[in-house]
Amino acid sequence: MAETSLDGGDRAPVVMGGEPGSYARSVLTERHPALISRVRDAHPYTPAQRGRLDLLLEETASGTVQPLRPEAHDRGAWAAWGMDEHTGVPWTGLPFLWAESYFYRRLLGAVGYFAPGPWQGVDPFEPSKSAELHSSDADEEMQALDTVALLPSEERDRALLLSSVWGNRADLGFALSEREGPADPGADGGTGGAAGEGLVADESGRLWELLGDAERVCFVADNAARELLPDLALIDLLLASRRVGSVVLHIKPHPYFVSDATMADVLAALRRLREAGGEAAACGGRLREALRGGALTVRAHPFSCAPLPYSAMPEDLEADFTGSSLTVLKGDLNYRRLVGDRWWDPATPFAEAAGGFPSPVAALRTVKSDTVTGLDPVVAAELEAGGIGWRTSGRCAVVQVAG
Ligand SMILES: O=P(O)(O)OC[C@H]1O[C@](O)(CO)[C@@H](O)[C@@H]1O
Repeated sequence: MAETSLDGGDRAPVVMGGEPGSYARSVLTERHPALISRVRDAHPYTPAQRGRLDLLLEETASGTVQPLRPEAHDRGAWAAWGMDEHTGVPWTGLPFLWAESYFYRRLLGAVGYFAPGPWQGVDPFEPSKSAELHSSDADEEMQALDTVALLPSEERDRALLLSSVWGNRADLGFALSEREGPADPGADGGTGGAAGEGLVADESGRLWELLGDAERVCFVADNAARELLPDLALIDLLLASRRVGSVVLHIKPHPYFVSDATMADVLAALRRLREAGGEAAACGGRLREALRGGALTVRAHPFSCAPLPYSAMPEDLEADFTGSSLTVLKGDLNYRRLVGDRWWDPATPFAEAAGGFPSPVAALRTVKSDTVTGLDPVVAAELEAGGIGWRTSGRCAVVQVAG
């Protein structure tokens, strides 16, 4: 394993993109080309757009990293995030987190997402997000809210928490992988199950304690559609039960990692909830009112799409988290950015790895990459005994809290 450091720490080696046989390498060399082909067909792109996608395919397959064009609106930001030092390096020679993140920036550039003109702001991933949002699975999940609403409050709270956690399996980039897809968490909501699956760290007791009387919670969303629906249901629970005074929902300023939620996705999910009838519609209505009244605000900070760990966040974002009683980070990528995308010993205490985050922080994540911390040493040893596939199967999940 090559060792470089993004955040200056030397506690565990950074996950690099090129290690032969690694998950990271398969993402860069198999998933990204598959994604470019999928995007090529997503919209009736012009020959010029398709040509740029072909060039990107060539560059990622056999070329070296090219810089953004001089006129790119975010060239300065990317220069500050390491673009110049990574230019000219083969894609597989970079830290995995950086390479993945830059790939999505370049993909958007290729389809003209940022350039003035008719394609500006057209999400290349919208067709797949929309299909998922309008799937029968999404219908069933929204109908299930009717049953959940009738449960005793403790059971209801746990059901909504777990559905937000396992909602993180609904990741369209992950679905492109040739590796085994995520498991059905099953009737127990994924709290148990065979070795190598289920909730492998559960600090939800501490999470509910912190949420007991929270003035303000930052909720850093991950994917749209089937992940965002249960996330919104959980946020609604926190606000409607008056456990939490206000929620700041952090989303992405532009499409990212295939299915990450943007403002358009939040609005689409709210519409979907409100049109679903029953408890889902009630939830959608309450959230709409919370947005209108200010109890729920949305923030799309540029650093949410940065290729760096949260330890490098700018002051204004840090101030936002600092003022909150708790920050909830959803998903795999946020987890990697929280603890640093490193080959941690999975028994490293979560609070140690996440140390320095400006507020108490909770991670709700299904495990889809090699970065893992905070497991009981016995659980970690059992999982590792079966090889490292459990880290990327999406069959394990964690609820971890620091602070
Ligand atoms: O949507 P999530 O949970 O952040 O997952 C994104 C993850 O998908 C991957 O691209 C592949 O699993 C990871 O590299 C990344 O952490």
